[in-house]
Parts: sequence; C-alpha cells; structure tokens
Amino acid sequence: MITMNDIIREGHPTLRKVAEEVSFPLSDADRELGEKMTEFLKNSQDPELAEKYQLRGGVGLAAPQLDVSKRMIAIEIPNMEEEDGEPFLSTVMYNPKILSHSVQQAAIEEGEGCLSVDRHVPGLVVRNAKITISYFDQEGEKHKLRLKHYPAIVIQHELDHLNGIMFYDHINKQNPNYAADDVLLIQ
Ligand SMILES: O=CN(O)C[C@@H](CC1CCCC1)C(=O)N1NCCC[C@H]1C(=O)Nc1ccccn1
Ligand code: NI
Repeated sequence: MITMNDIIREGHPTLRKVAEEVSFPLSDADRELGEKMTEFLKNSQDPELAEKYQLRGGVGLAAPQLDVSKRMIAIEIPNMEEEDGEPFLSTVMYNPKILSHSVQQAAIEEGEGCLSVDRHVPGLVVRNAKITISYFDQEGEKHKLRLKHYPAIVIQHELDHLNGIMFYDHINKQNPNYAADDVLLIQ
C-alpha cells in the first residue's frame, strides 16, 4: 500500500516535470498504480487507518507525487453532506485535459496545501470556478465532465502536478491574500 514515504516532497525534480501521456491499453503497472492511488486516498480519509499508517488526509493525488511522471490522477472527494454516503467523485483519470473553463474564478478561502509540501503556505490560490474536462478511465473509455467550485479546484490542483506546477506558484507575491472582488471564495 502507498504511505507518506512514497510521496515525494518539494525540491524533488519530478514535481517540476511535465508528465508524459499514458498509452492504452494500460500496462498492468499503470492500472495497478491507479488502483493504489485510490486506495491511498480512501485510507487517508479513514480516521483509524490514517492514524494507524500516519497518513495525511487527501482528496486528490497525482502520479508525479509518487515519482511517476505520467498523466494520471486519482480523485476521492467525499460527499460533503451525509457522512458515510457515496463519495461526490471517486475516480482515476488518465490523460485528463481541460476542454474549457469559466471566466469566473474561485479560490478556497483558507488557501491550499499539498501532500508534497510539508509547510503551511498562506495565501489565496485563484483558479477557474467552472471547468469542462475530458479524461480516459482504466478501460480506455473517454469521459467528459463539467465541474464547479470545490471539485473544480481539486482537479485543477491535480492537473497542475502533471505540468510541474505547485499551488503556491499561483499565490500573489505582493499580497498573498489578494483576490479581485469578483473571485468566489469557497469554504
Ligand atoms: O495533489 C494532491 N494533494 O497534494 C493533496 C491535496 C489536494 C487538495 C489541496 C487543495 C485542493 C486539492 C489535499 O488533499 N490536501 N492538501 C494538504 C493537506 C490537506 C489535504 C486536504 O485537502 N484534505 C482533505 C480535504 C477535504 C476532505 C478530506 N481531506
Ligand atoms: Ni498536491
């Protein structure tokens, strides 16, 4: 199983690389890696397992964070309403791509963090509020998905990892808490 030891930290060159597209049919390695990434996220959100294996709770993970420079991300966004309900979005996306996005921008009010960053970096990370993405699933089926607000932000954070971008690259240097007044702040 994947643990925090498998996650590379800032300073590791792989985090600054542009990852390679995955080819289909998936190799057993790429298929297995996707499954392990999802398993990690589910474990990290389980209080007992997170405690037992000392995992930081995560809602997304990109292959480059495991030193695998491939365009694949795992998303595990819990249902914000009911506790043990079905997750809002639980999937592994291969070769994900933003097809279009809103002019409207949004940011998580308390800022962002990253499992590859062992420090708190304050500041607003302004992103597109709505995005339309395409991606391939494990079977090579193409999907198209429209997301907005928190899920859209999560996907953009992961897509950045595939392009060697870290969340703090987006923070305004002069005033980290600056955001134009039309930027939607998300709790
Ligand atoms: O590239 C992927 N990463 O670096 C893991 C990140 C991805 C998110 C950061 C902002 C948008 C996507 C992640 O999940 N976190 N960042 C560090 C510690 C907290 C943790 C988190 O937000 N956890 C969480 C949130 C809600 C419910 C359950 N858990
Ligand atoms: Ni991250």
